[in-house]
Amino acid sequence: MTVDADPVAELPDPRDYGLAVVGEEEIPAELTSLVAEVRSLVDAVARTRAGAEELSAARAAVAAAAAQLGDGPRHDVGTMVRRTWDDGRVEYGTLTNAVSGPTNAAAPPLRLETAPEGGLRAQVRLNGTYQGPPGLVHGGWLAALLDQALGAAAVAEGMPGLTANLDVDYRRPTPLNTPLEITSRVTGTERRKVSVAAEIRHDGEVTAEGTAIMVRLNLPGDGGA
Ligand SMILES: CCCCC/C=C\C/C=C\C/C=C\C/C=C/CCCC(=O)SCCNC(=O)CCNC(=O)[C@H](O)C(C)(C)COP(=O)(O)OP(=O)(O)OC[C@H]1O[C@@H](n2cnc3c(N)ncnc32)[C@H](O)[C@@H]1OP(=O)(O)O
Repeated sequence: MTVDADPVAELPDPRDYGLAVVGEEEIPAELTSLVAEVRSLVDAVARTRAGAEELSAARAAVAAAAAQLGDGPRHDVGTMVRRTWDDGRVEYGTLTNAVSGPTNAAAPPLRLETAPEGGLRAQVRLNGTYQGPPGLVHGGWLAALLDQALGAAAVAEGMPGLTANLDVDYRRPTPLNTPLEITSRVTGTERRKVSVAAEIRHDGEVTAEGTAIMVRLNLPGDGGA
């Protein structure tokens, strides 16, 4: 179904709407490795069997690190990160996005790329901090990963919007600590509604799939109304 398709040629610049923007390339390598270290720390804390002395020492070390950054300069909450694809297209997402924010250690290490067959693709490995049933990924996180991939597929086609409706089917248990493939694409548009579909696969088999209706942002002058 494609009615009134007209994707916007270029995404709106968030700065025109009062939001700060940082380029992905401006994120210091030291911050990227700090984020990776904090992710490992969260997993280690979640499963540690260390004794009281080691735990107290670790707490003090973490408190010292928090104090080091605590009073320093911070980006505003709504800050967006700009990514420029190889073909010159520009994309924006929130810097601390809960599912794929590049500086958010609470987010899985998800980086969606354009797929040769169209749409987006990513590979991600989820550690024990994303656990639901024993050894398996929590269904809420699977829904969040699908939602992000679905929203990003619409953004990649120049149609940023909000999720109005999300349907998820869990087909097979999704294991932790193993590569998962996520794919997503736009399947149709109708006025401001963008239909999108996404899958999560393990070993080539679909374990979860989702469809959504993203309603395009109704921004003055972007043709989205
Ligand atoms: C600020 C400028 C920034 C520019 C930045 C540039 C690019 C990047 C920007 C953003 C990035 C975006 C996404 C990135 C990826 C993220 C993935 C995560 C996504 C989320 O985490 S997002 C959070 C959760 N999400 C919400 O927080 C939405 C809350 N909600 C609402 O804000 C409203 O509810 C809204 C806006 C959805 C609609 O409201 P509205 O007033 O604008 O529009 P309206 O009601 O007229 O609906 C228009 C047409 O959608 C149909 N429709 C509406 N609702 C429907 C439903 N539930 N099911 C089926 N169809 C539905 C109607 O039936 C009508 O259809 P029709 O054309 O056929 O009449």
